[in-house]
Amino acid sequence: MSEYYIGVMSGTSLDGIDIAYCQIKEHSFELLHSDAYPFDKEIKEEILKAINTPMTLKRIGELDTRLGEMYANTIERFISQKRIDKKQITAIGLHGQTLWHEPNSANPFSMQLGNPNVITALTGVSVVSDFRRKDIALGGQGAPFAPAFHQYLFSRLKAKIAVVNIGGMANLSILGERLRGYDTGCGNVLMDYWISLNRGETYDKDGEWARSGTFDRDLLEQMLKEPYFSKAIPKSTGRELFNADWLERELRKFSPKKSGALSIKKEDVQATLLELSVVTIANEVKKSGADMLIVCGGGVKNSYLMQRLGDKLKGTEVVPSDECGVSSEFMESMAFAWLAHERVHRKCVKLSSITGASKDSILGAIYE
Ligand SMILES: Nc1ncnc2c1ncn2[C@@H]1O[C@H](COP(=O)(O)OP(=O)(O)OP(=O)(O)O)[C@@H](O)[C@H]1O
Ligand SMILES: CC(=O)N[C@H]1[C@@H]2OC[C@@H](O2)[C@@H](O)[C@@H]1O[C@H](C)C(=O)O
Repeated sequence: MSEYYIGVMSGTSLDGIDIAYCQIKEHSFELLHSDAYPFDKEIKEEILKAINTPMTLKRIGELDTRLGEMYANTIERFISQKRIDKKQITAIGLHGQTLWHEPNSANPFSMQLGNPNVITALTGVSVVSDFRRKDIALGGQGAPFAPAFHQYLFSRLKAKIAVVNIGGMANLSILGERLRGYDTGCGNVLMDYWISLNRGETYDKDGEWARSGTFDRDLLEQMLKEPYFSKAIPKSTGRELFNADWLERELRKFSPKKSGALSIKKEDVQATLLELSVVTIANEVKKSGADMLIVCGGGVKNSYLMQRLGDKLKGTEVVPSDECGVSSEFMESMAFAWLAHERVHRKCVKLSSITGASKDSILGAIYE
C-alpha cells in the first residue's frame, strides 16, 4: 500500500527551504516532486541574529510563529505548483530551522524553530516535528539523523560505502552491519561566510573563487588543530562552533598584524577553507575503509570541492548520489519524509550506534 509524505528541510547554510514529496511503499521509496525555495534576506538575517546575538524571548517566540507561517505558505505553494492531492498526504515531516544545538552541556538540548501547530492549522495536514530531543533525552547527540536514511537507501549496494552530506556542516555515514555516523565538521558554512564578507555573494559558485587562490599549508595545519576534528565519536556540530568568530580567531592567530591587515590573499583564505572541508572529510573516509563515497548536499554543486575530494581519495570512487539514483539536493528533505513515516508507524529509528543514545527510539511528535 502506498503512502505519501512531504519532507521539509532548512539547514545550517540558511539557503532556504527544500521540499520533497515522496511515495513510500513496503519495499520502495520514490521522490515524486521536489523544489527549493530560497530564504529572503530579511528572514535569513533574523535567523542569524537569533543565532549570533542575545534576543528576547518575545522575539524568539515571534520568529517561531513567523517560520511556521513561512513553512506553511511554502508547502501550500509547493502542493499547488505540483498539483498534489492534499488528501493523499499522510503527514509532513518538518525538520524546522536549527537555532542552537547543545548536546554536550549539563542540560543538553537542540532547538529547531518553526511552530508545527501553525503548519497543521494552516495546511490541514498532520505534521511530524521535534525529531531530535528524544534522542538527546536518551543521552544521544540528537544528530546526525541522515545516516539511518542513507542505510535504508543504500544498504543494498554491495561495496563498502560511506555517504557524506556537504551542507553548511558536513556529516558522514559509514554503512554496514555497525552503522556509524557523525559530523566531520564544517562543510560550506565558512566558505559562504568568507565570500559573503568579501564579495557580497551568498556562496562561491562552483568554487571558482577558491580555485583562483592557493591554499596556505601553514594556515590549513593551524585550522586542523581545532579540537573538534580529533574529538571521539559520537559527535555533532553546527554554527555554535564553525562560525564567523571561529574564522576571525584563526586568521588573527595566523596573521597577528597590529594593523589587522591580513598577510594572506583573500582568495587564498577561501582556497584554504575549501581544503579544510575536503581534508577533514577525506581523513574520516580513509579511516572508514570505504571504497565508495556517495556525496550529497549543496557541496556536490561545487565542482572544485568535488575535484579536491577526488584528489584526496585516490582509490575511492567518489560519486554524487544523483549517479546512484538519489537526488543530492533533496536528500535531507527526503530523510525527513522518511522519518515522518517511521514516526507515524511508531517504528524505532536505528540511530543509537550513531548518536550514543542509550537505545533506539520512536522519534518526533505528531501534530494534527
Ligand atoms: N552552485 C554551487 N556552487 C558552489 N556551492 C554551492 C552551489 N549551490 C549550493 N552550494 C553550496 O551548498 C550550500 C547549501 O547546501 P545544503 O542546502 O545542502 O545545506 P544545508 O542543508 O542548509 O546545510 P546542513 O546540511 O548543514 O543543514 C550553499 O550554502 C552553498 O555553500
Ligand atoms: C542540529 C542540526 O540541525 N544538525 C544538522 C547540521 O546539518 C548537517 C549536520 O549538522 C547534521 O548533523 C544535522 O542535519 C542533518 C539533516 C542530520 O541530522 O543528519
